Amino acid sequence: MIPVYTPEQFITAFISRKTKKQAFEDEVLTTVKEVLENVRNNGETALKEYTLKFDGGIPEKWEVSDEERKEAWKQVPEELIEALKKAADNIQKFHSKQLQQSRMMEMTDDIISGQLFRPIDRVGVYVPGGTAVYPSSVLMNTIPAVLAGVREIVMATPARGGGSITPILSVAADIAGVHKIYKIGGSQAIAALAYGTEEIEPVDKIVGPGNAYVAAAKSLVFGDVGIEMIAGPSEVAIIADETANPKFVAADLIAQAEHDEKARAFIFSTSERLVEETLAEVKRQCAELPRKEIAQASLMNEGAAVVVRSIDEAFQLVNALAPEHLEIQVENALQYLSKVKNAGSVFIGSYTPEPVGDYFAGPNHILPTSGTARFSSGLSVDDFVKKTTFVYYSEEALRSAAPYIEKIATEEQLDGHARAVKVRLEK
Ligand SMILES: NC(=O)c1ccc[n+]([C@@H]2O[C@H](COP(=O)([O-])OP(=O)(O)OC[C@H]3O[C@@H](n4cnc5c(N)ncnc54)[C@H](O)[C@@H]3O)[C@@H](O)[C@H]2O)c1
Ligand SMILES: N[C@H](CO)Cc1c[nH]c[nH+]1
Ligand SMILES: [Zn+2]
Repeated sequence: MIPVYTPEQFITAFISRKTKKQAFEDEVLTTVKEVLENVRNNGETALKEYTLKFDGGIPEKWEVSDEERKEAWKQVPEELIEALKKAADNIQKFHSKQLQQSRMMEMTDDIISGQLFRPIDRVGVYVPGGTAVYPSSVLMNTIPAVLAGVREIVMATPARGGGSITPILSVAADIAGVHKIYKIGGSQAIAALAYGTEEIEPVDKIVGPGNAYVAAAKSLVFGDVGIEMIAGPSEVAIIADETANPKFVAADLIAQAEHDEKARAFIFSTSERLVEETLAEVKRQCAELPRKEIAQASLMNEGAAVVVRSIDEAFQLVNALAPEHLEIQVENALQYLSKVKNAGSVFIGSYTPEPVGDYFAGPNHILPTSGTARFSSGLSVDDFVKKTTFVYYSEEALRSAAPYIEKIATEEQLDGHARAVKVRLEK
């Protein structure tokens, strides 16, 4: 069910830049532009109009009350709460190592320079509330922001028919440290977060995945607020040799494919036998899956199996592809880490399936997709921090720098720049 490609065919179909970037559909862009403009100009009135239209009801209050947040805990099984707390702990530990202190770059009697690290003041976390309800994404989006020291973290998620939000999302928000939760969804939520309404204060940055309306809205508000990225469909590339277990490889391809029909799962192997056995396993394992239609469609239309001539060739293809997730299931897998140039996150060896990272190990699961790992990274504490440089020069330091500054300023025909130096040194 997964189509087999030669390396050359794979390059043409999946790596060539000409076949790549997906644009938003016209219908989505038209709706989202209207929503953004209307909410920006008319605040609450427009937010209510779209919430009624797209989510089937307006909540009494946008903000989830303390009582509702308390009540949600009673509706979630204890073992699930325990699992989320354990995962949160690991995510917290991993991300706490990413924290950086403000620092001096140079410090003499005459010159001081350095960098200040300051948290973003207010962050909005969008959490999908439609088909995919992922408490793990609440943890992944929020914990780095809390660690960075963001003063206020607000979460937006739709409440169907104006009722309650999904209880597990509220519990995950409490565990992660979300300050306020709003019952709003879709592009109207992104508009309210970016521009504010009479009741909702605007944020400085919006993070979190969502459907096409949410993604289009994030891309359009970028510039007025920050965003972390526009996530495309989830993807995994697996490099496997003849020592890999076809059952494990098949299970990992399926784990990715079940996300949605556009998810992409690829295997690159030096062993034709392994590819054949993996494909047979995929068929068998898919049949047992509740989301088999989604997984089958994804594997058939977006998946690929490639027999490569060497592990080196597999890495060349993968580095050109720059996948969101890379699994290395070869003998002595750890030794191959040095060959990775472009990938969002790497899973090493046969006992590290990608869901270990989705849920538990500690690294973030909000990762660059669609080849963007060539130039960007997964969500981290850095996404919630601004770096401000600073410089101090004494009169002596300015005197010795003046000839150089004046030379460059004159070349740029910016005499005012040169004068700002000169005027201080005239006696
Ligand atoms: N990468 C990740 O980590 C990750 C995690 C979770 C979810 N996701 C992705 O997020 C997406 C979730 O989508 P979803 O739809 O379930 O939830 P969502 O919350 O993103 O979108 C639902 C909202 O979209 C709006 N909407 C729906 N139809 C509309 C229309 N015709 N016009 C205008 N607005 C409309 C509604 O307001 C609704 O509340 C999926 O694509 C999923 O794969 C990704
Ligand atoms: N694999 C997804 C994108 O990295 C994240 C996720 C959430 N839940 C399960 N998986
Ligand atoms: Zn996943």
